[in-house]
Amino acid sequence: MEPIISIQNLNHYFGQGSLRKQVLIDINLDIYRGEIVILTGPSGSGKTTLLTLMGGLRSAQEGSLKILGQQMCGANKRQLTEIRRQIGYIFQAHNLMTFLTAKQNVRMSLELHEEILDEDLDAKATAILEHVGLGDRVNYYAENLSGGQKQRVAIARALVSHPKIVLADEPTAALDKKSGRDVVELMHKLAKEQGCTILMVTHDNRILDIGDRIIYMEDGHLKNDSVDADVLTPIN
Ligand SMILES: Nc1ncnc2c1ncn2[C@@H]1O[C@H](COP(=O)(O)OP(=O)(O)OP(=O)(O)O)[C@@H](O)[C@H]1O
Repeated sequence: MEPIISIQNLNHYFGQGSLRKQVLIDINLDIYRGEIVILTGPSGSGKTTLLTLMGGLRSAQEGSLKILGQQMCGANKRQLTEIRRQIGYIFQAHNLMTFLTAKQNVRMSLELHEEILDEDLDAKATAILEHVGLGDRVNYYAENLSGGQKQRVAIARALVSHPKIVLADEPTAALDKKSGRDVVELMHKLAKEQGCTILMVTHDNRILDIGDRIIYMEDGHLKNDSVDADVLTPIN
């Protein structure tokens, strides 16, 4: 099976001149369709940098990073945009438009896909909101939803167009324990139904069991892949 993301000898640097600092060091990683991959490790170890590179949110500098067959080292803006259209994003702060309703927020993401513009986008948005348990909140403004409900809308928005890859950066950070658990279980369920790959950065040890694979990073190195959650060093 072809990996959906394939990384070889990837290095990444921030800053210029004497301030130049290497934050990813010789990363090698293959990720396959349908996997739920959790990136964990201490603060500053490079998790978010790697996640944003794998999501086409920043340009790759050195080595090889292929997303859905497209080489991202040296990719131009058009190629980056094309890759981003095929990825769903879920962030810690849900990033909903608070002055739009739940349905309008989900619909906006569908409107980015020209090939479905003649379909009933309102019906599609409503259906996925029902699927995430928000059938009675479809026409609520996002500002009137709870934290967990907003994150469910964010999940619906990320998954409604059936992306092959979903990136989630600390999706439970702003949620209480129960809402956090509900949210990741929902992501897990939808991802398995749709066969999409989820890449998730988290400090939340309580959700590590959701992952098919746990990748542990330290000081820019990928230290461990698929280790058992129980033997991980404590996460800050
Ligand atoms: N835009 C930037 N400019 C300069 N340095 C950066 C930038 N973004 C991140 N860094 C540095 O790169 C290193 C890795 O950061 P990164 O955010 O990837 O780590 P992380 O493991 O996700 O941390 P956290 O768990 O705290 O979010 C850190 O030393 C950080 O200070």
